[in-house]
Amino acid sequence: MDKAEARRTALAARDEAHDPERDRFAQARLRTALAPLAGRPIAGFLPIGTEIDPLPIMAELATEGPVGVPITPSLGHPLSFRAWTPETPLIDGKFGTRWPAEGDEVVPEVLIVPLVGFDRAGNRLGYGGGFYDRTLEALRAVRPTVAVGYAYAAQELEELPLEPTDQPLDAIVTEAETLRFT
Ligand SMILES: Nc1nc2c(c(=O)[nH]1)N(C=O)[C@@H](CNc1ccc(C(=O)N[C@@H](CCC(=O)O)C(=O)O)cc1)CN2
Ligand SMILES: Nc1ncnc2c1ncn2[C@@H]1O[C@H](COP(=O)(O)OP(=O)(O)OP(=O)(O)O)[C@@H](O)[C@H]1O
Repeated sequence: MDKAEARRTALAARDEAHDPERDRFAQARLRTALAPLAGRPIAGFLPIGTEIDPLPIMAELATEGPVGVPITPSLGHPLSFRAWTPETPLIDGKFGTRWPAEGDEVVPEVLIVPLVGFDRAGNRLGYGGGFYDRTLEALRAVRPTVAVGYAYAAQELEELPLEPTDQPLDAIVTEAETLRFT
């Protein structure tokens, strides 16, 4: 499978899996996985389309430390993250995303990473911008950084087409299980 084909397969599975009850199971797992890291600066994401929803857990974490969400730069650049709480006013951003109209930059030590597909070895397939690869590479060059992939179990693919620039995940949380790689 090439990347485009793997993306189509995983996105179709994600659309099919999208369900608020699955989100609640996954949120409970995400909370448990992140509990030991509470208080550290963390990056979440504001879901688009049929992406799994991390917002209730981000809201809880925001009472314990800074939570940021991605600001998408032009292609070829890493993401930055802007402080978010449930009350933060949002504006429309790029690629159908939204982000805070204003706010301080958050430099995360822990990232809840959206993904299109994953495999059981901790490899991740995104939308193809390479944004999270570039971002994790830059953050990891400075300090240890924990990347937690968050997705529906149905988004697992048996084999992912890999590239040398792909940054591995430290864990993957789904509604069905928590996989740890470090
Ligand atoms: N929620 C969320 N925010 C994110 C990402 C993500 O994957 N999910 N990103 C990860 O890098 C960055 C934005 N990059 C993106 C690049 C391409 C597309 C994209 O191709 N979107 C489709 C429609 C998506 C859908 O409805 O599922 C499109 O524009 O046609 C989206 C985000 C930062 N913010
Ligand atoms: N650190 C990097 N330095 C240079 N090029 C990179 C880097 N990371 C990724 N790229 C380039 O970006 C392209 C897109 O990457 P890839 O297909 O892995 O994106 P993705 O992980 O699916 O997307 P995203 O992270 O935006 O959700 C790759 O073909 C690669 O050439």
